[in-house]
Amino acid sequence: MHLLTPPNAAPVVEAWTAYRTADAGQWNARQLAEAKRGTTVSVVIPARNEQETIGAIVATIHRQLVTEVQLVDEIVVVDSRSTDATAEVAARAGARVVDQDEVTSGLPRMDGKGDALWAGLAASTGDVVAFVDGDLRDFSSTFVIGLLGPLLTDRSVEFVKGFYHRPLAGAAGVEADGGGRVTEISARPLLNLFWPELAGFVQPLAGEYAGRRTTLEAIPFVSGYGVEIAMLIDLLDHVGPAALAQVDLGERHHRHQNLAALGRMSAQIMVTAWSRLYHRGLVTEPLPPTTMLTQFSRGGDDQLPHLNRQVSVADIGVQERPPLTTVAQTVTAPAA
Ligand SMILES: O=c1ccn([C@@H]2O[C@H](COP(=O)(O)OP(=O)(O)O)[C@@H](O)[C@H]2O)c(=O)[nH]1
Ligand SMILES: O=C(O)[C@@H](COP(=O)(O)O)O[C@H]1O[C@H](CO)[C@@H](O)[C@H](O)[C@H]1O
Repeated sequence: MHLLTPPNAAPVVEAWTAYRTADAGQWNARQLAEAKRGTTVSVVIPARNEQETIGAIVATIHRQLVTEVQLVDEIVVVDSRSTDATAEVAARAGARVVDQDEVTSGLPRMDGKGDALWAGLAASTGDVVAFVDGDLRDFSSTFVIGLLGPLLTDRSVEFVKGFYHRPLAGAAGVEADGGGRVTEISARPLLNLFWPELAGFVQPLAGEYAGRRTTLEAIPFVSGYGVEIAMLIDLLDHVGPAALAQVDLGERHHRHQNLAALGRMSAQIMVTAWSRLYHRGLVTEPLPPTTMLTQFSRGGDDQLPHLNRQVSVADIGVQERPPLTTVAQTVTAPAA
């Protein structure tokens, strides 16, 4: 009988999950401030039009982890072509704000979250870098403490991914575990099928994670929303599963995009997965037949006959920034 799943996949994943899963409550800020012993820490927040939430996130980290306890050395907010007051609100709350396109000036222009994160890594200075999304509601500094715990207490850990329960707040109320839609419908199946060593990650697309700079600067950053799935796959190849860890951060509330937007996000994640399958020699072409995604929505004027729907076509192709170690000398990291 042809085995669909290698016999040893589950036990390996089970062992990794048991060995490299922790809970944020295992550490507190003062304990980690002691443990860091000269290791510097940056928090990098990618933010595109997050004026409603960025202030509380930055102020909480600044008050509790910069002023009250000296655990975090800098908070860098990457203004990702915002058209609202994100930059002003973030600066007023205590962040150093850098402009995504200023940091990458002189390099090919790229788009999306992955490019903002790469710019944030380039513009920050910490030995350890924690990434936090800028659209979080009810933010707690436990998110940062939990991500830093393994990195500041165990030299064998190179990268930590957060995980949490993800309620989905919508017009009909709150669905306790309805969030993480692209994770459950696209990313998790893709990783289980093609990278079963990563099947133990509870939230592979979580926007909260941290790593050692030397490791983060050694991998490429895929632009757009391909950045998280590519990072896990590339780190698996670069440092191996034993150097990867995950921490339970409790529950996460954030702004939810609509299904059409998540369809485009999912397509970017699939194109990114395809590129990593090509790296492994499992597909013969670096790109799928097309990166154009056609979607349909209710209404619209210029409809095709009998369609009674609006047609939209988006290019869901992604690019990637090379490892910072290969370009660091040309990146303009704005003065602090
Ligand atoms: O081009 C972009 C897209 C997103 N983001 C930020 O990346 C984080 C996660 O993005 P988003 O909320 O769109 O993703 P979701 O959480 O809905 O999957 C947020 O802080 C966004 O402001 C960004 O800096 N630049
Ligand atoms: O996990 C997911 O399915 C998506 C969408 O989450 P929701 O269905 O809006 O809770 O959110 C994540 O995916 C993005 C792509 O990797 C990350 O950039 C986001 O930080 C993360 O929230």
